Amino acid sequence: MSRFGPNILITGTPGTGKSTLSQELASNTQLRMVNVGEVAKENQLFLGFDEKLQCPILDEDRLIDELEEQMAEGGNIVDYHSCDFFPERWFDIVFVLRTDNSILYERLQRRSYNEEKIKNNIECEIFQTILDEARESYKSDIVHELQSNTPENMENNVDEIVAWCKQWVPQST
Ligand SMILES: Nc1ncnc2c1ncn2[C@@H]1O[C@H](COP(=O)(O)OP(=O)(O)O)[C@@H](O)[C@H]1O
Repeated sequence: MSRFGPNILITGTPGTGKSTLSQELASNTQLRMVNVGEVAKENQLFLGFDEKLQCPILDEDRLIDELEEQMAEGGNIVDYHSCDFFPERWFDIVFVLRTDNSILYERLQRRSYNEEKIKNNIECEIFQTILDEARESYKSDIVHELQSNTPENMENNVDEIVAWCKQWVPQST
């Protein structure tokens, strides 16, 4: 079966700009946006609530079942703050967004996260947890780190990814 477009994973710490970038990409390409958090909410794909991280616990197996068919068709932009549980075969390319601590701190404060949740997310960014996770989960040549501090960064990231999509050639799976 041939995919009609590439599958792109946009990952990174909350607040680094994943959903903004995904929306921009979706409006500049033929690709569909898959916001994993929203898919999980719509289908109630949760196992409970993580008190420490102050967020719902995703039922990863059911989420994968839910998206499998759509991913096999291709042409998806998946946005999520973690990446190690997706099947490796799903993605043609993986982007990890990175944001400087002070900028990220302000963005998370604007979301009214409590101090504990902000601290956990800032630590996640300092220790480049998601970048390491992506490098461990996917072939190194498809994992790309992108700075996401300024609107100019955002614009460049959109331009680069749109250009990459244009040269993408359908592959048999
Ligand atoms: N590169 C950037 N430059 C300036 N502001 C940004 C950038 N990326 C994201 N933002 C802003 O930061 C906030 C969080 O972005 P969002 O896309 O919701 O992050 P995520 O989906 O990773 O949680 C939004 O208010 C967004 O407008």
